[in-house]
Amino acid sequence: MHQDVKLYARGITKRYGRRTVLDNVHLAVGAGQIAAVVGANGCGKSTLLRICAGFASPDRGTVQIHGTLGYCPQDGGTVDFLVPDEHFLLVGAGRGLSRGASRAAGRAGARALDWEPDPRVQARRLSGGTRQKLNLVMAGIGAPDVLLLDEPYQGFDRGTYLDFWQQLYRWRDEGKAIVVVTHLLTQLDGVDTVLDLTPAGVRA
Ligand SMILES: Nc1ncnc2c1ncn2[C@@H]1O[C@H](COP(=O)(O)OP(=O)(O)OP(=O)(O)O)[C@@H](O)[C@H]1O
Repeated sequence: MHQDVKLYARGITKRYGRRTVLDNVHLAVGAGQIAAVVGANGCGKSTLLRICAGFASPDRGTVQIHGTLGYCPQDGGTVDFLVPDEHFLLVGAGRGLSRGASRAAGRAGARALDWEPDPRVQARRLSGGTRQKLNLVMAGIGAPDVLLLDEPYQGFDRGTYLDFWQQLYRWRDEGKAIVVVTHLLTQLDGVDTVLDLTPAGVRA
């Protein structure tokens, strides 16, 4: 793997029962690049990200990650009875950060999305969009080299959605390799690679 390629997924094939969801998929993302994964509902976008993140195994193919990894799932990911700072501390501890550094990283990430977390409010009391902000902030704690973002903007209002793309461009400028699942094709001009997983027979 070339040093600058941070994520290299090669020949990924995944079947559920008799259904082939991913058929020999390749994706290489270098430092300072954004790859968008697009395609119809159910074509395997989340499955590919879960395989890249190590949460699911491919039937065939390999994934190489060069560096550390941050993952923002499509849903879930937060803990109902913990407040935002406690989420930051948990993720930061996993990355070897001190409590202070974890909290500071989380709060800075929240500010980038124009969000001032109320320190007393547990995740279960947050709105869906705010929980997704929390997920996204957690993915970025500890400055991972590779970011896998599975439709992280669901529930974001327009301002936050724009902040989200600005955050992506900042991460790209810092040299991170980013994979973002998206249905919103208007943003595709701003990305470096587009991987369309829609099966060939289904494409218009
Ligand atoms: N654990 C599983 N067991 C069986 N089938 C699964 C499993 N996970 C996903 N699938 C199926 O695999 C297919 C791809 O699912 P996936 O969630 O990856 O699609 P997606 O492209 O992310 O969809 P969406 O755009 O709706 O988020 C779907 O038909 C789904 O039902």
